[in-house]
Amino acid sequence: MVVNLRPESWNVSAAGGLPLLEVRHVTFGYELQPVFFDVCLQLAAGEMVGLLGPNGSGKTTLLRLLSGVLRPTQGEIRLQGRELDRWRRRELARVVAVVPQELHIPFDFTVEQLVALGRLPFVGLLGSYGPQDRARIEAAMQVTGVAALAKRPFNELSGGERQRVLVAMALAQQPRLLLLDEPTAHLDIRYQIEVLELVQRLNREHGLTVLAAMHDLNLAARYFPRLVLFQRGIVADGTPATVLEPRLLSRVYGIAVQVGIVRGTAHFSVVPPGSREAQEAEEEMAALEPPPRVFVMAGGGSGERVMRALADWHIPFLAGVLNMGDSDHTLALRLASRVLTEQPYAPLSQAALEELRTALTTVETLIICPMYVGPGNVALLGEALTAARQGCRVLLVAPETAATEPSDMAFIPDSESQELSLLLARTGIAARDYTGGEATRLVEQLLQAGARVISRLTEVLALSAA
Ligand SMILES: Nc1ncnc2c1ncn2[C@@H]1O[C@H](COP(=O)(O)OP(=O)(O)OP(=O)(O)O)[C@@H](O)[C@H]1O
Repeated sequence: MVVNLRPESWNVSAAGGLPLLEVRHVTFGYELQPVFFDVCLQLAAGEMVGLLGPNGSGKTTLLRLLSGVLRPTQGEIRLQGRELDRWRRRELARVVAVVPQELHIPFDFTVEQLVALGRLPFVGLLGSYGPQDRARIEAAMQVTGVAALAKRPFNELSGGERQRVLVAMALAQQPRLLLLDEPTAHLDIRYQIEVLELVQRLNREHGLTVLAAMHDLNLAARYFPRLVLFQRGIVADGTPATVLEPRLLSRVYGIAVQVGIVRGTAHFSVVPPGSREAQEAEEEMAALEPPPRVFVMAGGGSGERVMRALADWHIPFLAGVLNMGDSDHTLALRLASRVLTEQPYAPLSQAALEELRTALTTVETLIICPMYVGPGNVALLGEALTAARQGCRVLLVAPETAATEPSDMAFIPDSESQELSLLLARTGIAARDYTGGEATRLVEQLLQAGARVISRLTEVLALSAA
């Protein structure tokens, strides 16, 4: 029998040149817990993409959104150009299949019965399996190497065998897009490789589009030509060589990572903190660029222009304290030398503030972007004030930094208090102060301590580079 698992309606032109899957500005949160904000991603038909990220970074959540189990709070997901919401469940199941990390089966299903369940979108609950359906089920078991286990109860199989049965079940759906959630979790190295070889073969020979959440960086580099690094948002997206950049990984995973080449192939080794190798790795990294003399405080996207400009000008900087999931955090992970991080949507902890205090003693310039200030982050301004009083140059970036000075500069104040009021107005803090006035008072004190209000991005850069 010829094993044909090519999707039934497979036709690249059917999508009219559109990406197979498109995530457009998707924001999502569970009831009380926002997870990510404004995620954009495209998958072309036939791609094989690895989704990387630390525990809790939102990989499973993203996969559940893509499979239609969850719905975005904002934004939209399009499959073959059509919004996911407009797909009927059965119809969707013929195009997208999901392989979960594990599946708890309460009944004694045999392997064959379970794989047949994958065929349900084609036959319906009361429908009967025709010869073509049976052939598909058989083909799915053949290609995953579980045909010999057909009559065995699923619950009695080893982890590796079970994982392959779950892939077979997904393949019986004849999907175009296969979403795998850590397909190699719980597997020993032999089964890890077997499962990934299988997925790679399905991708290469059957044109299956694959998106798989992966924890093992080495395996990800080996099997996936494109990697997406996720940390409550997309931090990096590209080839393994660009995404698996040691300093980027170290920032995202919070641990020293070394990348080496063995016999012409890139390999990755994660080094535990405190070890001699980790220390050497950190020293090597530190030697690669001068220590940053600039610190950026931002949040909610207010730091984007400044951080991008600093990076373009090759001015190394530290950033923080930023909550995971904040778009400025995602960007800082990509661009900053080091990012001081707080848990998602949590107020700043004492530990984070102490880290900030220490970091501020190492820099010469502190740039405060026009961020919203609430009870959760107002302590940043308190630390900025301490730094200013200790001689750190503080730049308060005015909102909507313009190419020219605002016209109100033509007004010449006739007293110190008038000048202070004018400067305070230029910071625009009153409109962003959600602390009942505390933030405004702190900004006023910063101005009294010598902080400058900067309206032009070029001036921020010139002062940072000085
Ligand atoms: N059903 C849920 N209700 C509320 N919060 C949830 C739910 N599922 C996940 N979360 C939270 O959402 C965040 C992202 O979780 P998610 O499982 O998507 O991450 P992940 O990257 O897949 O993690 P891991 O690598 O550990 O599997 C976590 O903080 C998690 O606690």
